Amino acid sequence: MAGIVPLLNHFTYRNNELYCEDIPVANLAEKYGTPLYVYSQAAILKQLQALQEAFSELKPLVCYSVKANSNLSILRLLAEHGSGFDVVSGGELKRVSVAGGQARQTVFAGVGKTDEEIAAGLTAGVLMFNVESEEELDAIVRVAQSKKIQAPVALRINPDVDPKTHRYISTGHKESKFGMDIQRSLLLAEKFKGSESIKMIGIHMHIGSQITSTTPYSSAAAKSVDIITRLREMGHPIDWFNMGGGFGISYDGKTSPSISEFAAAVIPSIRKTGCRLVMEPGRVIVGNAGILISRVIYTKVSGEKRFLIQDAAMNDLIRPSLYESFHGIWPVKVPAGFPSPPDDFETSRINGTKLCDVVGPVCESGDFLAQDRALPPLNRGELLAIFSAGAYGMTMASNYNSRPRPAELLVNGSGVVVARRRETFDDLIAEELNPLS
Ligand SMILES: Cc1ncc(COP(=O)(O)O)c(C=O)c1O
Ligand SMILES: N[C@@H](CCCC[NH3+])C(=O)O
Repeated sequence: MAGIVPLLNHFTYRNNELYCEDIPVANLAEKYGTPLYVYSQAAILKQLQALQEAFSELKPLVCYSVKANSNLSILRLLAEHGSGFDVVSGGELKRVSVAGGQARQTVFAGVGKTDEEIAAGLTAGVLMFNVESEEELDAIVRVAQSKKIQAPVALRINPDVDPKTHRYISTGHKESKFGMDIQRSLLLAEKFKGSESIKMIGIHMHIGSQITSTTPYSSAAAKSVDIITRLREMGHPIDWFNMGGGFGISYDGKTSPSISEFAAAVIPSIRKTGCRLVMEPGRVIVGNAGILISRVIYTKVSGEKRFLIQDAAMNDLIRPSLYESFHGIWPVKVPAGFPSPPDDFETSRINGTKLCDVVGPVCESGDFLAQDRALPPLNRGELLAIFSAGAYGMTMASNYNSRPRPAELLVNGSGVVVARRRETFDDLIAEELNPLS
């Protein structure tokens, strides 16, 4: 079915040395230290544009999912290029506002919105709240009444399709903490049909993340047609179909549907409804637009195992520890006699590589970025690139083991913006006042 998503899009090896756009990554590591997140502006914009074009028939509003990477420089870049936003907290709403994003192009999702967050969304004037339970809708009505503002809402409906992704990131089935099943959603819509405090303008279906098949999307979109008809029959002015996010990307060169294939899966059904489309993509915009750079601290052999102990850890990139997810890894400067990495990172095919666990300094056996990975022999001080780290990397980073979080750079051609400075030890203790009182 699909074409290969270029894994090294805007990250290229030239003379066996890694570049981000036109900048040698090793120079960035020297200047800004490691571990270090590096993002390519061109790669981010290319994906946004591909989404806007592939779905253009449905006048799409791309609401970038802030949780994937919430750096203000990235949000600003996306806002400047016509993106809206999907937020799940008051904190994300604040980020969008500071970055110059438009509230009227922002959707507010999340299973546990507090009254304060609902009030903030209403005051800001968000496009709609994605409502995930009956009690939440009651709360929205209460807050809307107290503020005398009519709240625009979309019910988050679980179409009960199997997205065939990791169980931790699968959401669209009937028994999910997220959203409501079809039956309950229709009952709720019936109950609120005369309400003046809300205006039900859409439906929302987010079925999971890192989805690598178009079938769950076509099934969900097909189910939405009948639901939208029934809601309109009740008198709800449904104008929007929000298909959520979830488009999978290639972490290992294996094919994943292209953006136009995802579009082809939903367009025929949504065309029938006459709705405008909202989507909430995160990973597909930033995932392959970012890498994490680390430096080898020690190499060691223990029993039969080789370890490469480097300075990026689970607190910097938790995906391998949390989901056992795969990230391509290769030296920033490839040692003599070795090639640049193959697209599929099947590095065990390369002569002279040795299997090793790439681990960090954190005191957990689960602190690894890769296990039994074939890499060239490396020495203390050498740099590694961990690929496809632009989504759910820095946003899931923590200070575990009192480790300051990495700096983030945004590269544009041969220009660099420090999108976030490296944290300091003082930052780590800044919130803890009066330790002796
Ligand atoms: C409601 C909602 N929208 C959008 C997203 C973004 O998903 P992805 O990064 O897979 O596109 C998520 C995360 O799964 C989500 O929960
Ligand atoms: N954090 C996850 C995805 C969760 C999506 C958020 N709903 C990941 O890294 O793949």
